Amino acid sequence: MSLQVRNVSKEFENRKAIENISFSTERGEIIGILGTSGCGKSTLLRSVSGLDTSYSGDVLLDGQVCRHVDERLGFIFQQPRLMPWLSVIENVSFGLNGRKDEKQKNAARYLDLVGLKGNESDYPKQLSGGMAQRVAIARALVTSPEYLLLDEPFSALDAFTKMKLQDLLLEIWEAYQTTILLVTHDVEEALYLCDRLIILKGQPGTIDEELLIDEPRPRSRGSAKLAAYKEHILNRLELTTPVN
Ligand SMILES: Nc1ncnc2c1ncn2[C@@H]1O[C@H](COP(=O)(O)OP(=O)(O)OP(=O)(O)O)[C@@H](O)[C@H]1O
Repeated sequence: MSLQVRNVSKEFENRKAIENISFSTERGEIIGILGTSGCGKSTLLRSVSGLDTSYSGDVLLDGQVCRHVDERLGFIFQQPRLMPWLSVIENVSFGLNGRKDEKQKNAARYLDLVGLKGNESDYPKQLSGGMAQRVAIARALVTSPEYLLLDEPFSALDAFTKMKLQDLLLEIWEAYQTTILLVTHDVEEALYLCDRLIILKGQPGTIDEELLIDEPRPRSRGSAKLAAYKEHILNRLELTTPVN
């Protein structure tokens, strides 16, 4: 699915949060929205996703203006947002239609994919943060979305879990050729995962640069080329220490 964002601006109580944002994404790409805190990354993602419709400008999906939450989109947020009264498998199958046994079979397939086979009947309170986020990933994938929108999906996790789930995301992307739009403030994460970065800056946030990450996959986290990109981005954002 292709996505086009045309001159999107949004204000809260007469204060602009983002201004004149335009970019497009092609099918199968992983695009990162990167920027420092408060530059409007989440605001932009909420507008693109249709979760928020009170913005000016247009969002087009496959060439059609879209101002609602399209069923071809899947979401993963910073917090897993699981329903505590439902088991893991019920959380994943919750939004599906059809017969219960078929829904559960489908959900079980995705739980297996994210490494949670055997945890189907657990409840959210029994899970670690990383496991809960895996459930959220399975829940996002179970509807076979063409386009995944991710808002800092790994930022609440420890470094090891984060790296494992980043690799899981790449495996999923390879297997399903899903298009992915990832909001992050983590420069290294953006460089490891994305084909292209939209760098936001300022308040209101505007696009400072679009950067193609010309590094073949599989990427090495310690590659000299990614380090050079990181240096460039930090200078661009006028930061000498990593963004946080
Ligand atoms: N519901 C709201 N009401 C009023 N102002 C808001 C609201 N949501 C966001 N803002 C403002 O819009 C601007 C952009 O916020 P946003 O959360 O999109 O930034 P962000 O880049 O995602 O930040 P972070 O990385 O810290 O999550 C900020 O100045 C913020 O205070």
